[in-house]
Amino acid sequence: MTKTAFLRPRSAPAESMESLTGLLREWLPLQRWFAGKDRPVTDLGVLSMTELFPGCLHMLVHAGHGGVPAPGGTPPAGDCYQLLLGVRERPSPRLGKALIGRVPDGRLAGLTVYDALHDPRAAQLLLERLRHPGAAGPLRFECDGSQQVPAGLVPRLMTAEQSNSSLVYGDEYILKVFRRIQPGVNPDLEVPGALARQGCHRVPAPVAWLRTTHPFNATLGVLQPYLRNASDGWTLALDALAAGDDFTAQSHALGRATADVHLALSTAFPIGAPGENGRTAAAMTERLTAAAHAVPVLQPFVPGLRAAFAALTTCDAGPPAQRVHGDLHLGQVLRAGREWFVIDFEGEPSRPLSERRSAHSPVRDIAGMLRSFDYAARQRRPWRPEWARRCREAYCAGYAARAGWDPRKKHGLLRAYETDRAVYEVLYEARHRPDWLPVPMAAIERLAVRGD
Ligand SMILES: Nc1ncnc2c1ncn2[C@@H]1O[C@H](COP(=O)(O)OP(=O)(O)O)[C@@H](O)[C@H]1O
Ligand SMILES: O=P(O)(O)O[C@H]1O[C@H](CO)[C@@H](O[C@H]2O[C@H](CO)[C@@H](O)[C@H](O)[C@H]2O)[C@H](O)[C@H]1O
Repeated sequence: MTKTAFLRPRSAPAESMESLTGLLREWLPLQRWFAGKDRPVTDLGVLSMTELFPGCLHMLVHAGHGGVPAPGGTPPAGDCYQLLLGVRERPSPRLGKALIGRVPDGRLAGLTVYDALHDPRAAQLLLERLRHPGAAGPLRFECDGSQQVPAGLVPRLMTAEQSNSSLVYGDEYILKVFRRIQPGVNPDLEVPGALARQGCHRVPAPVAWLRTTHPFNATLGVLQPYLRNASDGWTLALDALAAGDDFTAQSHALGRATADVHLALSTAFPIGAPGENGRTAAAMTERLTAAAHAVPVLQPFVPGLRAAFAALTTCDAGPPAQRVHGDLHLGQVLRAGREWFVIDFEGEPSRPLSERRSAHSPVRDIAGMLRSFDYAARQRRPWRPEWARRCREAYCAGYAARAGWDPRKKHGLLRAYETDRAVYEVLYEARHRPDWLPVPMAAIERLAVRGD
């Protein structure tokens, strides 16, 4: 692909897009889900543009952070984002906070563009498209056919701080619109679909989805049943802390639920490869080096943290590698009735899709959840390390009761995976929520110095 082909949508002349891309270049970095906040957007190219319905454009844009496309069309450093843009002469004042700006010239001159996911009419039309499988340009609307989604469900955009954007329809379905798009099947479609086929009841199954065939094959959104009256684990844990309540029964049940999901994953995606601690240690060390470069406060702790990874090479291999959740924390589990459900199988958003879809030790998810108890316990002063310790114990005991092996007996593995996770969290917080940086940094200090 040539440079111009890469930067230009199929149907619009490049010059007519310049004023629109100028607006988007300002707007994108202000969005919670924008991943490149630590680097300026040097260029913004339109990869595809499809009129979804009158007044609503579907776009994939490339936000570049310097550099030029390599020969053969490899995009310059940057990311691809999915946008749904409303285009109107005078948008309703209720769309105020969704406004992106008025296009000064070019093909859309004088029109105002806004984030169409905030527009109930656009959200309704989007669901209509998903209800009727078909195509629009490179976009494909597909469904699993097992249930008929009713017409006319009232949409609302979720306001939670998210890596993506989600629309809830009539408290019956939730549509997750992925924002940062990478080539390939998104595990948040692939995994829940495969688990549903295994009869695993812990994960809401995809009902319909949106994908694209241009400029590459990728998943763009997934519709699944909405668990009404559910509370996420993070909210429940903070409520328990605030009330001075114990959270061990819930943590135990959560450990069992995690093991259920791991068992179903190992059946749905048979891999059973032995753990390769040497390669894992090398990958963790590489990530640490990159993170310490990006977030210099990590640097004094690098030797201690490297030791945690080096120790992996002398540990027993641990449980076989398998598909895992990849970003398991208290915000990814929902309690509805007396059951825990697990959502958001995308993995850590900043990692390449190929890595997120490959096999890992299940200890990685366990470590993610253990880190989350620590995060929760640090939300209140004084810090409640005992509360977190009891949750850890209960969670591991619950896991062991179902999985048949006890994470607490894999001390070296657990320490390495917790360290790797804390390093990821430092990077995540530095990029997205600098005020939260002390939370993973406290763990870094502990893991680098004491190793427990
Ligand atoms: N099936 C569901 N039922 C009820 N609420 C859900 C469901 N899926 C997601 N949510 C809610 O939406 C929030 C964001 O979902 P998530 O998949 O974690 O998105 P993101 O990857 O953008 O963070 C969750 O924290 C949860 O509150
Ligand atoms: O957006 P996602 O849910 O996919 O995950 C990302 O954001 C999470 C924060 O919203 C982040 O989780 C970290 O903060 C949580 C508290 O807000 C805590 O429970 C987690 O343990 C901690 O990792 C997650 O790392 C990130 O991938």
